[in-house]
Amino acid sequence: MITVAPQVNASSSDKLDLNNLTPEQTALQIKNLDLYYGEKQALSDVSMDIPKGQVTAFIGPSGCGKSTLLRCINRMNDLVDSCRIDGEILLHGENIYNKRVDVAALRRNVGMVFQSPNPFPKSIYENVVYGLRLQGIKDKRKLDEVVEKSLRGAALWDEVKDRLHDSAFGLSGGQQQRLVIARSIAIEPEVLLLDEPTSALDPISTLVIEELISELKNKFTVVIVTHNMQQAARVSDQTAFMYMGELIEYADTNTLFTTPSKKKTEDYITGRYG
Ligand SMILES: Nc1ncnc2c1ncn2[C@@H]1O[C@H](COP(=O)(O)OP(=O)(O)OP(=O)(O)O)[C@@H](O)[C@H]1O
Repeated sequence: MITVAPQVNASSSDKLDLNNLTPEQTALQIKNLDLYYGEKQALSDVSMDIPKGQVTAFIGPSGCGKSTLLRCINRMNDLVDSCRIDGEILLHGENIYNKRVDVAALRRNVGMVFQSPNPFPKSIYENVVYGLRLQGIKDKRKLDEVVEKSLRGAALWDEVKDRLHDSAFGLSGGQQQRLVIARSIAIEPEVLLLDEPTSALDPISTLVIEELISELKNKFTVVIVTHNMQQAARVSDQTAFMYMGELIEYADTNTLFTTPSKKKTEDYITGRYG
C-alpha cells in the first residue's frame, strides 16, 4: 500500500489554466457528462477540458469510472447495450455524440490501446499497416515508409527491423504493446487513449512504455487511465482524480500530488483508501 504521495516528475510541463484553455490549446471538451449502465449511474456530471499535445491521466480507486470516461472519448461504450449517455464531448467544437458523426472515422482519429496487448494474428508488418490496408492503400513504398515511421515512433524499430514478416506473437508482452501503439499511430490519430497500458507488463517494459508516452505527446494528445499513481506522476502533465463516478479534482500533476485542494484527493494519494 502506498503511504506517501508519489514523486512527481520535475520536468512536468508548464502549468496551463485548465479552466480557461484557448481553442488552440484544447483537444477535447467534456461537458456535463452523465453515464448510466442500466439503472446504475457510473459517471455524474463530469466536465473537463483536455489540452492538446499533453498527457492527461485519470486516476482513482477501482470502479470509480476511469475506464468508462476514457471509453466515452471514442464511443466504445456504444457497444454496451445498457449504456446511456447525457452531456457532450466536443472534438473540434463538434459533439462526438451528434447523430451525424461517423463513429468509425471518430475511432480512427481517437485511437485506443488496451490493458493487454492485442496484436492481430499476423506479421509485425501487417499489424502496422492494418488500418492503411482498410483505407485501401496498396502502394508498397508508402506502406514500407509508414511501417518504419510508426515502429520508430513506438520505439520498436531497432528491435524488429530484421524480422518484420515474423508473427507478432513472437514478440514479448512489452514489445507487443509497443506494436499495438505503432498500429494505432500508423493511421495518425489526433488522440491516443491508453487504458492501463502497462498493467500486464514487467517493470522494465513498463519503463520503456512510460518513456514512449512522453515522446508520443509531441505528436498526439494522450489520455491515460492508470491504477498506478507513481505512473501518473511520472508521465502525465495533468491528472484527474475520480471517485464514485465524479470528477473530484483536476489539476496539473504537480499540484494534484503535492498540494491537492480536496480532502478526498489527499486521502487517496496518501494511501488512506483505494
Ligand atoms: N459494461 C458494463 N456494464 C455494467 N456496468 C459496468 C460496465 N462497465 C463498467 N461498469 C460499472 O461502472 C462502474 C465504473 O467502472 P469502470 O470500469 O469505469 O471503473 P474503473 O475506475 O476503470 O475501475 P478499474 O480501475 O477497476 O478498472 C463500476 O461500478 C463498474 O462495475
